[in-house]
Amino acid sequence: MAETLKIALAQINSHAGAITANVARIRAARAEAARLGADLLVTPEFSIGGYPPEDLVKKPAFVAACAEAIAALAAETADGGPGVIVGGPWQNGELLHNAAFLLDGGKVAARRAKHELPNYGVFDEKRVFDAGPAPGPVPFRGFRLGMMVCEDWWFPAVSETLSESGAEILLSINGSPFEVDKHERQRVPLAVSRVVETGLPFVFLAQVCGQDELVFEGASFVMNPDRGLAHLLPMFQEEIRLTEWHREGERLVCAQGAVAPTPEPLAQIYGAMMLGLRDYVEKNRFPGVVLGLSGGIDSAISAAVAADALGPDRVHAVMMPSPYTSAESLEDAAACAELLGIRYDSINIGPAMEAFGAMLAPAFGNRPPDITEENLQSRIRGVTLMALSNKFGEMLLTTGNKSEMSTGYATLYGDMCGGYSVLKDVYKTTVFALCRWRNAHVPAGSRGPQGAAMPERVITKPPSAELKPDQKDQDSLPPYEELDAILEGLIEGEKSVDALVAAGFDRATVLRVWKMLDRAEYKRRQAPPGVKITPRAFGRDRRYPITNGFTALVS
Ligand SMILES: Nc1ncnc2c1ncn2[C@@H]1O[C@H](COP(=O)(O)OP(=O)(O)OC[C@H]2O[C@@H]([n+]3cccc(C(=O)O)c3)[C@H](O)[C@@H]2O)[C@@H](O)[C@H]1O
Ligand SMILES: Nc1ncnc2c1ncn2[C@@H]1O[C@H](COP(=O)(O)OP(=O)(O)OP(=O)(O)O)[C@@H](O)[C@H]1O
Ligand SMILES: NC(=O)CC[C@H](N)C(=O)O
Repeated sequence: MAETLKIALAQINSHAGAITANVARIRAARAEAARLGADLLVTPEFSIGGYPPEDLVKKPAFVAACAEAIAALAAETADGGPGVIVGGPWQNGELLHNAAFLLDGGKVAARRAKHELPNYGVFDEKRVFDAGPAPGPVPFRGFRLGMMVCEDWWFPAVSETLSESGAEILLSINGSPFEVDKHERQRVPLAVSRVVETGLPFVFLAQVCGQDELVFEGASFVMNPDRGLAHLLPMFQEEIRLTEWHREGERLVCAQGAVAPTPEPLAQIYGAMMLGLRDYVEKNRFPGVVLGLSGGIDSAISAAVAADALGPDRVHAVMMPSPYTSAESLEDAAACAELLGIRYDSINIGPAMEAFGAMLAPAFGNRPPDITEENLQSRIRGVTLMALSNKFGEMLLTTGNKSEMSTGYATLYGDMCGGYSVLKDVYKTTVFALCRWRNAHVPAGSRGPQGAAMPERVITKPPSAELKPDQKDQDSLPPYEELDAILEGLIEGEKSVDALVAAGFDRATVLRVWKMLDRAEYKRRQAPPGVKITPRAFGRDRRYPITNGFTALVS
């Protein structure tokens, strides 16, 4: 009976649809695993096709290309080097599974289909995959491996079946999207449950990448049968980690390895925004990003994330003053660009405002100026930024935060123009905290400035859209502390008006916020994608009808 086993954990970046690049990454990881003396390399869920593949798996050509890639990698294991666990589609007659494949000795030695298909929140796996039976263990070089695919370990059934049928280790390959504190809040307590229920050690192997709205932060770990954490890999970084296992009596135990520190919540959010933006820009082959830099806090932190994620030379900031732009805003935008070391241009929108005024005057007749003229300024900026994006190929980074996306406090086809957002799931109160955090810390993996990112005044002055004289956000919205707490209750908590009033909020304010939230659904459907940070992001995580008769008054 074999006594020791070396398993290399490949916490790697995958790219949905890019099978050739994914296979190359797995091949390089296997070479590294061989160098480390590993018997087995484990790669994340759907590592061949990139997770989540969504409707790509409805394309027979994609499924066939994944199968070919798996067969080619399997053939390479004839070299006697490490076996490999990969994830990909398994066309099993009429059924299509999301599966784990063990490749060893030149062939596919075993396959196990995902049993629990997640179909809530951002997941729609029942739409594209068929569930497999609860799996039994897989023999590998004298050991019995309990291969599981992500959701399989979120419920007791699969690990119970595996332990009852003789598995010695629960080996889970994952595509588990980031939410703040998910590691501490959800994954560790769940792992403790599985380990206590089965008495088996547990391996959580995660991918680390951005894929459209989702970020996968890594933080792979190994938990021993005594519930001790033997390994914890860092967040937001690729790593190939060797884990060394030996038998202690009947049990397999992992030797103690490195446990990476868990970043504080603000550092996690910032890291997720960086990884989400970097992978979106790079995998979609943009040379960089362009954004409007107003001297305000949202565009300042968006520019900082972009400079940290991409490097300052790939970020282009444009100040677009109007007659309402204050001297403070001009100074703050310039100072911000200077601190970040990014390209900074100024384009005056005054002439376009005059031209639109003159063009529309005959149609508008004697109607007094109102929000129409305010929105025109925002739209002129949007058109200007899109022109720069078209001319130079830079993607427009849009800057709206979750408080604005919730209340519709943004102009459609104006400041909502853009390809991607880093603040879409970040409430304004968190934006303030992130700015203070960024000015005091340099994020891990930053390609940006090694000091502060914005002048202090950007954080301390009252937010204003500067679309008319002396305008302040708080003239039209409740104070952000109150607004965000109500929004969190309505969105993340799905609370009723009565529950929020019982929690101490003013009824009229709650009703007003509910109304704004409902009314802005049409805007959110047209908004660019952005990084998921909270347990309930806008987009597929929260699907409300636009035409919706369930109003605050009938709650
Ligand atoms: N259900 C629905 N389905 C489809 N379309 C719908 C609709 N309801 C209204 N609409 C249309 O939407 C239009 C109104 O939307 P829109 O044109 O965007 O304009 P609107 O929402 O009326 O105004 C923009 C708001 O954003 C604020 N803002 C603007 C710019 C920057 C900032 C900031 O500081 O971040 C804030 C501004 O102060 C104002 O409160 C209407 O013309 C209407 O036709
Ligand atoms: N004068 C300006 N120059 C350049 N861009 C601008 C200007 N005003 C607004 N924008 C762009 O439009 C976005 C929305 O801006 P606005 O100032 O209206 O509200 P905001 O949500 O408080 O944003 P910020 O805090 O960045 O000012 C800004 O983040 C910025 O990208
Ligand atoms: N890919 C999956 O099966 C992920 C589902 C799981 N509950 C998670 O969020 O981590």
